[in-house]
Amino acid sequence: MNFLAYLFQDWSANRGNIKGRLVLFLFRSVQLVNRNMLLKILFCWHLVLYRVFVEWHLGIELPRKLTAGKGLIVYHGQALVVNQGVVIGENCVLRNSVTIGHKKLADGTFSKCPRLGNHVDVGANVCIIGDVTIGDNVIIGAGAVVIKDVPDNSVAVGNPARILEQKTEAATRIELI
Ligand SMILES: CC(C)(COP(=O)(O)OP(=O)(O)OC[C@H]1O[C@@H](n2cnc3c(N)ncnc32)[C@H](O)[C@@H]1OP(=O)(O)O)[C@@H](O)C(=O)NCCC(=O)NCCS
Ligand SMILES: CC(=O)OC[C@H](N)C(=O)O
Repeated sequence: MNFLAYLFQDWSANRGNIKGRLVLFLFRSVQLVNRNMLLKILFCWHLVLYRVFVEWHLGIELPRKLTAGKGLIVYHGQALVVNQGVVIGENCVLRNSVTIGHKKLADGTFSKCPRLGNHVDVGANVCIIGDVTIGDNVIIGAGAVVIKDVPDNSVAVGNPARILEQKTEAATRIELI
């Protein structure tokens, strides 16, 4: 992927969503800077500006070390917190007041972080916590607290999240559009 394609890999997915486009352009730019020590030194001011503007001012914590596939959509861009150890697949949606991260274990260490597959649509006010795997083509309903794995092609809702239904891959993808 060339330089420009890397920076704009989420652009078309966020059509009509100017805030999402801006945030994701900035996120990809700090990911790019993070790849190389020389870039980090030259663009340390940019990393600081990203922290101050996107994380502190907008309240969107998408760390530069986060692994996130192309076509990421951020709707509404408020109170979004994602741990840098999280892995997000391609064409996923994150909404307002979503938290994705690890949990503290009884021995004081931290669990692994969640892994989201491709085409995962995360509703508003969702928490996904701990060493969990979310499959491909999944919808997580608004307000869900996900602490266990969610299989491919399914809809999960509630606290703790339960599998509402499993669908065909095609049916889940149509709902995501
Ligand atoms: C999960 C979701 C996709 C399901 O939509 P749906 O397929 O139309 O589901 P229905 O409304 O037919 O409800 C089916 C069942 O799931 C339950 N349910 C639906 N959404 C739920 C939710 N978010 N939390 C808990 N239960 C939920 C319903 O109570 C119903 O239960 P029942 O069968 O026991 O009566 C949708 O409700 C949702 O939460 N989408 C998130 C969208 C979002 O975050 N929007 C905010 C924009 S900022
Ligand atoms: C709050 C709301 O309805 O937002 C709509 C938006 N398209 C979304 O799915 O997030």
